[in-house]
Amino acid sequence: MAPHPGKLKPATKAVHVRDLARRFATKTILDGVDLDIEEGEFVALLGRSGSGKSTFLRALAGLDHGVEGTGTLETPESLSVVFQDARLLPWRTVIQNVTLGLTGASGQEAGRKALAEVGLAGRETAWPNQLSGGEQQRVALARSLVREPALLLADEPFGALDALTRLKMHDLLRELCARHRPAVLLVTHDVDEAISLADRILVLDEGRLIEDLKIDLPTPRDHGDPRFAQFRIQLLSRLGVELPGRKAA
Ligand SMILES: Nc1ncnc2c1ncn2[C@@H]1O[C@H](COP(=O)(O)OP(=O)(O)OP(=O)(O)O)[C@@H](O)[C@H]1O
Repeated sequence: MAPHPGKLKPATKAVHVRDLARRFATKTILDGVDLDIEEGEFVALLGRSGSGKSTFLRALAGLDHGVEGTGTLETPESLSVVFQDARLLPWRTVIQNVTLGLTGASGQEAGRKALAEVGLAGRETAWPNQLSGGEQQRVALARSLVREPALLLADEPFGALDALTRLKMHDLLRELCARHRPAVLLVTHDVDEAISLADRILVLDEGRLIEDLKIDLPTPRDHGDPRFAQFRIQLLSRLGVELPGRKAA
């Protein structure tokens, strides 16, 4: 395969991907992926371990230089990435982490506002190691959104958090996205998390998209709604999970 173009072009849609392929050595990880994400659309990406989710996200983020691949990939210039670990700079305060690269009083003000939005007003001068894991992830979200990205890429952002903190973070992410309206690609293992948050859910299997499901449920989502349960069954089946009394697709 020829090396893929490293430069990302501005896009009219938030994401425009055609026939994307990625290989590590002789192994094909992504194989003919086509995807469009509209501005402001919240898309979740599910898939079994090793199916290529993080490889896809890194390709969208432009973080896979040197990896062999082909295809068309267009994203906006303004994109932010959130990982499972908050990746804060330990020798910078919370506000410095959020405003890194922003200048002047307006940058400071935007940073303070973003911290207030994630519920961390008053913690500006704390050091990252003085925060809990959930609080650190809030800082990471504030750092991402203070730049008002057109596209937010999130790779298992709540994967290291306990169940209750995770649910609180879902509420927070939903609120923040409703306010800032970035397009979102959320990589997750958690089917319920995907159904709770996304407008649309994709399933990746051995580097190919095998499901593209619209989630037409009112927000916030009622986990007791029979349609929620129906989406869960459909997605688990696509993930190859055998449910009692049902055969996997
Ligand atoms: N830098 C690399 N060099 C070689 N192989 C890699 C590299 N990065 C990923 N892989 C392989 O590519 C495949 C897909 O990895 P990827 O991390 O994209 O999967 P994933 O769906 O995100 O998995 P998980 O849910 O476990 O995080 C795996 O088989 C992995 O071992």
